[in-house]
Amino acid sequence: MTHPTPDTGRGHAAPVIRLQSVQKSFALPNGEVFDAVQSLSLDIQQGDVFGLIGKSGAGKSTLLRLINLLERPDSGQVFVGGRDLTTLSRRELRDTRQNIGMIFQQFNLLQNATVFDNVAFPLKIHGRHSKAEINARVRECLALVGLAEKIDTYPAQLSGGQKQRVAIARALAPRPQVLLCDEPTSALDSETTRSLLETLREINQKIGVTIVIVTHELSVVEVLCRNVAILEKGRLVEQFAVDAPSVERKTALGREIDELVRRREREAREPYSPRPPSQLGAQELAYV
Ligand SMILES: Nc1ncnc2c1ncn2[C@@H]1O[C@H](COP(=O)(O)OP(=O)(O)OP(=O)(O)O)[C@@H](O)[C@H]1O
Repeated sequence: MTHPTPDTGRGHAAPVIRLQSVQKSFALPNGEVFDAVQSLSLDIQQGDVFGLIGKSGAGKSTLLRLINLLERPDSGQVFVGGRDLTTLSRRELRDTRQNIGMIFQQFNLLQNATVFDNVAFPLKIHGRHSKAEINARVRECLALVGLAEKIDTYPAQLSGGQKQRVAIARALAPRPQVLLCDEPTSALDSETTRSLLETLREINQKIGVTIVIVTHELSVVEVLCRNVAILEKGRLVEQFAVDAPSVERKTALGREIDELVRRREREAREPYSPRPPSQLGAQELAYV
């Protein structure tokens, strides 16, 4: 059962994710306290593809992990699907996490289990589904990520991109409203990254799952995200719609994203025209 998210006047539609003044600090080995996320509030709407970017150590992964309470905030509230996760019992939280899938940079698959068993895992541990239901759902999810034919293979037999697709299928199996992605393409080459981003975009369009993605690659934001938030030292310093370049960006990262968007728009407008041979360099001329 879901509960209405309290309206704090920040948006019209009830967001699927609402972070309210969340704070997270870590005790360092030298006895100091490090504020990884500082009094941060953020709404993410149902169906959005939302990027979290910032320099290394800015708090992106910590913020993502606050959304499913892999990190518990020291203060503040975390609403997902209208429920305040910080008030739930351990058992309620386990059930609610079915609504929040997650994928990681290193895929985190069960190495000794087949692709079928990896994807079936979250359905089996909750014990609410019949064998036939699990069978059908696993096949459905593998088809969604284009891996139907790999159902009986083991992770070791798959490429990095295929492993990440299995991880996506596993995350989607319980039909979550939200998919959290922590640097999902960092271990992949650029060609595989492109194809995986295309799959994530299709999944978002087909089933409407809200995607929140942490990345250090601005091109990932430009290609995939509708909205982006920029973090600095645990604070949200800027948030905007990716397809609306503006002269008013506060951060260098914001301006770089705008530049990528403008370049893409220019390239889409201008038909491809090869440079005449007189403008080619010596190396290029060798191939003419
Ligand atoms: N469990 C922990 N204990 C102590 N410090 C931590 C812990 N988790 C994160 N930190 C520290 O909090 C800060 C923010 O970490 P986080 O991983 O959220 O940053 P990030 O923006 O995702 O960085 P990166 O891009 O390098 O992954 C870092 O300085 C990190 O060392």
